[in-house]
Amino acid sequence: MSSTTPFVVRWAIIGAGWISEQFVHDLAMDPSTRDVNDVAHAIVAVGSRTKAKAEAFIKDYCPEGGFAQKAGYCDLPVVAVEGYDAVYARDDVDCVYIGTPHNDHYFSAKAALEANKHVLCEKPSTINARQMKELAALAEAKGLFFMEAVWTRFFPLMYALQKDIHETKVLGDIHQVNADFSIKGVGREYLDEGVPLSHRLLNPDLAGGAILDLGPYPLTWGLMTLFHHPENKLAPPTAVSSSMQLHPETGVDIFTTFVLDFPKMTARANLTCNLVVESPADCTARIQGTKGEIIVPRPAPRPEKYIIRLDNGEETVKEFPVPGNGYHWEADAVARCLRDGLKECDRMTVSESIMSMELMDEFRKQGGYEFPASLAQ
Ligand SMILES: NC(=O)C1=CN([C@@H]2O[C@H](COP(=O)(O)OP(=O)(O)OC[C@H]3O[C@@H](n4cnc5c(N)ncnc54)[C@H](OP(=O)(O)O)[C@@H]3O)[C@@H](O)[C@H]2O)C=CC1
Ligand SMILES: O=C1OC[C@@H](O)[C@H](O)[C@H]1O
Repeated sequence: MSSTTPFVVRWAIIGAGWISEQFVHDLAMDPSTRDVNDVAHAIVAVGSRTKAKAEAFIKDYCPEGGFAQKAGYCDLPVVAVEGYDAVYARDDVDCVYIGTPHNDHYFSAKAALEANKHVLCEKPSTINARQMKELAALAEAKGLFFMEAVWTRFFPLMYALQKDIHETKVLGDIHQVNADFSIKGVGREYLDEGVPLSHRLLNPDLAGGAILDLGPYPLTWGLMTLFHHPENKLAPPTAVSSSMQLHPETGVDIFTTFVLDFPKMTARANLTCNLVVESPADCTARIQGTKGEIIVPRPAPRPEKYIIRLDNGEETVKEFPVPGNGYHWEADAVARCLRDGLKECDRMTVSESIMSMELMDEFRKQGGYEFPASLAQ
């Protein structure tokens, strides 16, 4: 093929659920629709606990595999596989995408790494820091790539916003970041309608709750703006404090607010998530500096614009339309890392996933959210 042939990643998908459906949609998109030509994605296997479910998933969402197969860059078909272990055992898989509930991430990621597969694992990477540290050590020992799939970090919007506040310094010195990602998951009317407490959001056996499910997004806004600020020099937040309200029946957190201090900049992140009421539509994140503020409208995971409002009255709206679902940018980043032989991605490092899990462990400790004894850890 010509020198413009893209580098192809052969993906396997673990868990035929909602997020896997969203992810494969984007792997099947033509990368040139987002101005990408150097990498392309193949989907070679979908693993489910039930073979019929994997077959139906492929038929409905990725019958031709990924773009690489459609374009002739990969001649493998996409196959339905019963059981996750049978996927890890395949020789034709480069990287495994794990789209299972939180409680399973550690076990699936560990099995995939032990079978010498690179891993992109949905957020949160694990349910506690100890598990994440184990995965980090295993990936390192095996020389394999591991990344937590915090997709928002890879949006062009996030790069542009960081440039504005970290390099151009449009806001002057930054002192405060507020971010909220909340969804109406367990409001009164939902409970009255009998939304099952067994759902992964509410189920303690699946490590449900707001902090593990939604918390990664306000945390992302806090970390990408303050932790990654050049003046912070990647110093972990100090004086971490949090408050939780727990679900009366299942004990998972339904409201969590946490505060991270970054004293090198005299800056603070006030971050929140809940499963009861929606975040405000017009502002999911607000970054305040000495010259003005940036407002990011909802939703926190998939932002499409931000507004720079300066104290001198100037206002600028920056728009970043998202082609497809928006998961392709993280997939492209993984592909480039694999192409370049990197074991982690500098946009979402393994050590930052460990730090995130340490923070979440602390929030759960402060808020009294204890995992049930039945939850394997
Ligand atoms: N990045 C993002 O934007 C989003 C990320 N997520 C993350 O993705 C993960 C999955 O969420 P989502 O897709 O909404 O969940 P779903 O319940 O829709 O899918 C999860 C899949 O995991 C498999 N699974 C394995 N063990 C279990 C179990 N004990 N109970 C239920 N399912 C199990 C099932 O696949 P099978 O039966 O085929 O084996 C199931 O379909 C979570 O970690 C969540 O945090 C979720 C939504 C958005
Ligand atoms: O990552 C997520 O983003 C969207 C939410 O609705 C979902 O529960 C969560 O897992």
